[in-house]
Amino acid sequence: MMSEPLTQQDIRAPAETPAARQHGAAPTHSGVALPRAEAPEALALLERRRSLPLRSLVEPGPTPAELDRLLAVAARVPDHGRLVPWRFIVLSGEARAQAGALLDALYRRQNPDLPESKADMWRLYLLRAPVTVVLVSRPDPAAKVPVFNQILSAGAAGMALVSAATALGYGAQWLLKWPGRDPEAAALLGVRAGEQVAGFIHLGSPAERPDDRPRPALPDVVTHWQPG
Ligand SMILES: Cc1cc2nc3c(=O)[nH]c(=O)nc-3n(C[C@H](O)[C@H](O)[C@H](O)COP(=O)(O)O)c2cc1C
Repeated sequence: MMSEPLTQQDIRAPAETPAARQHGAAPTHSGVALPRAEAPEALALLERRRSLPLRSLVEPGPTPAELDRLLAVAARVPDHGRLVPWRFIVLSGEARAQAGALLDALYRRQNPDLPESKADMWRLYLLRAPVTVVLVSRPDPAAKVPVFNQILSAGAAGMALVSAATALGYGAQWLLKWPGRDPEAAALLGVRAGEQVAGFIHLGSPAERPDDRPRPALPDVVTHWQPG
């Protein structure tokens, strides 16, 4: 695949800010770094963040005001072309059981031999966490920005939401099960044609603090490029 040719803007002097480059304006700074604005607590939070199993998410969940704050953080992610290629559907309160009942009915239609013990599986699934955010990817295939970039932006929104929830002291678990993968089920949740569920982000208060899981060793995932 051919890469896109660099433009004059791409190769302008590095001292120019991205904003200045975008608008073709002169740099607005001296080229000297400002004092570093460190946030050690934020870094420590990211260093210890981990998902909580859905079974460990209990009441209370984020309040409506807190949820707005979390979603505002999720909506601040890098977004090539400012296309906003994602959106959020919130499932909370009574709506969880109502949505779950619709999913159960569809699941039973799709699986006529379903044992009775699984008849209300999806209702119970949605009732586990106090709040669930359905992260919807909605790339615009007609846009100049590659669809891949747009899908990655949705992933970034999910991670920002998970991190922000952790910073507020809530637990989060990002899952993508049948209701997100099945287009008919997703449609019941309000997902439209051309959209795809990127995940269910379940939010609640942690009822336990599970041990961390092994993380990749940096040398396994990091290389520093050198000329061949
Ligand atoms: C898009 C996406 C979908 C996921 N779906 C599932 C899932 O269906 N089931 C599951 O056990 N984990 C799933 N995970 C993984 C969990 O969210 C999480 O990464 C895992 O529990 C490890 O937790 P950690 O955040 O502490 O690494 C998914 C992750 C992503 C990014």
